[in-house]
Amino acid sequence: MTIEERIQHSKTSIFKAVFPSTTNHYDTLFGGTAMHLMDEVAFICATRFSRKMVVTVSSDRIDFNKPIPAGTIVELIGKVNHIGKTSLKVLVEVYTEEMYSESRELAITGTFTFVAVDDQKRPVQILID
Ligand SMILES: CCCCCCCCCCCCCCCC(=O)SCCNC(=O)CCNC(=O)[C@H](O)C(C)(C)COP(=O)(O)OP(=O)(O)OC[C@H]1O[C@@H](n2cnc3c(N)ncnc32)[C@H](O)[C@@H]1OP(=O)(O)O
Repeated sequence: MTIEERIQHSKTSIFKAVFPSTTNHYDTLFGGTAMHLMDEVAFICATRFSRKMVVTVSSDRIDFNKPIPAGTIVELIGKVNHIGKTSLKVLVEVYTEEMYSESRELAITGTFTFVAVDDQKRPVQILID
């Protein structure tokens, strides 16, 4: 498989319904919950790309551009956008969708960096030469 094919193949999507248990006092998705879900989809994407143990080493700036109201659906999409020697970056986009219309918009973006590690938790190469 080429690298581009691996990137496409490992693109990962998760849908969630935004129920009251995940919202704040503004009745919108709690930012910490969004970050948790973003780390999770990014982790799954990085694992599916590398098929190695990976740990989160960093998250770049996260932009909360639109509030995500209770009673909507969110889709989180993770896609590898940079491959280093032992690390890779995953761009995560979070879309909010109304349940009873086709309305959909990009609400949050962020990038997460993962490092592939061995059993001793030492960095190892993402791709074998
Ligand atoms: C409510 C219900 C709850 C249910 C519950 C469910 C939970 C569902 C959540 C799922 C979510 C899953 C997410 C799992 C993932 C973790 O949670 S992992 C836990 C958090 N992360 C950690 O503990 C990692 C701790 N850090 C480390 O162990 C070490 O820093 C590492 C990662 C092994 C790296 O070691 P190091 O000595 O820094 O390595 P070094 O050789 O210097 O650098 C290695 C590479 O990392 C890069 N790097 C190092 N530092 C940085 C940095 N700060 N920024 C960017 N790149 C860096 C280097 O540039 C290098 O890249 P390459 O040039 O090789 O590509």
